[in-house]
Amino acid sequence: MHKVVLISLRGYREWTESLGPRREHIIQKVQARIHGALWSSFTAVGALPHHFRYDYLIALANNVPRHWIDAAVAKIRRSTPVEVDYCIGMGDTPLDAYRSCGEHKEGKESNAVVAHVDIVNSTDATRINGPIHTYLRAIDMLRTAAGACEDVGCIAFYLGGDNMVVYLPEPRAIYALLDRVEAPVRAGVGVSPRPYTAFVKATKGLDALRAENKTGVKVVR
Ligand SMILES: Nc1nc2c(ncn2[C@@H]2O[C@H](COP(=O)(O)OP(=O)(O)OP(=O)(O)O)[C@@H](O)[C@H]2O)c(=O)[nH]1
Repeated sequence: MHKVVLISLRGYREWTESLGPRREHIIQKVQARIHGALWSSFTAVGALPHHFRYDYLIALANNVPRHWIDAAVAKIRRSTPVEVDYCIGMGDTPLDAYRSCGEHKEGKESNAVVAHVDIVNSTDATRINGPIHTYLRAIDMLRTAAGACEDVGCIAFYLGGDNMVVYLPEPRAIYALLDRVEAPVRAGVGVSPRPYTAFVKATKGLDALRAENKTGVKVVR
C-alpha cells in the first residue's frame, strides 16, 4: 500500500483576508517560507513532499515512521502563521491513499514509485517562442497527466521549468500518462522503499536518458 500525508493550514483563508487588500506580498513571502520548510523537513525523513496549494501541502511517505512524520510537521508549524493539521492516508494507489486520508487503513507499505518527467529541448523552444510558451506546455503536460492519473491512481505536480513529479502506483503506470502527453518527454522512474530516494533514482534515470539523447522511460530500482 502507498502512504500519503495531507497537511492543512487551519484558518489560512481567514488569515489571508485579515491582512487587508495590501496582502499579496506578505502571503507570497510566507508561502516561500512554508515551501522551504516543507521541502527541508519532509525530504530529511525520506518523504517526497509538494507545496501543492500552500493552504494544503502533501507528501508521499511510504515506509516513513509516524513519529518522523510528526517531527517533520512540527518543523513546518514554525513557519506557518496558523495551526497545522494533517492526516495520513493509505491506499492501493497514491490517489486512493490521498482520498482515504484520516480513515486509519492498515496494510503493508510497498516501495514508493516516483517519476521525474521533463519536456525535451525546452531551452531551444524557450529561445524561439519565449518562456511563457514553454511554461504553458509544462502546464498542459501537468493537466494531461492529471487526467490520466484519474485512471491509474497517480498524483502529478509541477516542479518548475519543464519538470513534473508523479507519485505512481507502479512503474508501468507512467505509460498511461506518456500515451496522452503531446510534448516529447523523458521520464525517469525510481523505485525505493522511501519516496525521496525513489525520486533521486528517477532523476538519475532522467539524466541517463538525457545523456543517451533518448526519450521515453528509464526505470531505476
Ligand atoms: N525542478 C527542477 N527543474 C529542473 C530540473 N532540471 C532542469 N530544470 C528546469 O527545467 C528548465 C529546462 O532545463 P532542461 O530540461 O535541462 O533543458 P532542456 O533544454 O529541456 O534540456 P533537455 O531536457 O535535455 O532536452 C531549467 O531551466 C530549469 O528551470 C530539475 O531536476 N528539477
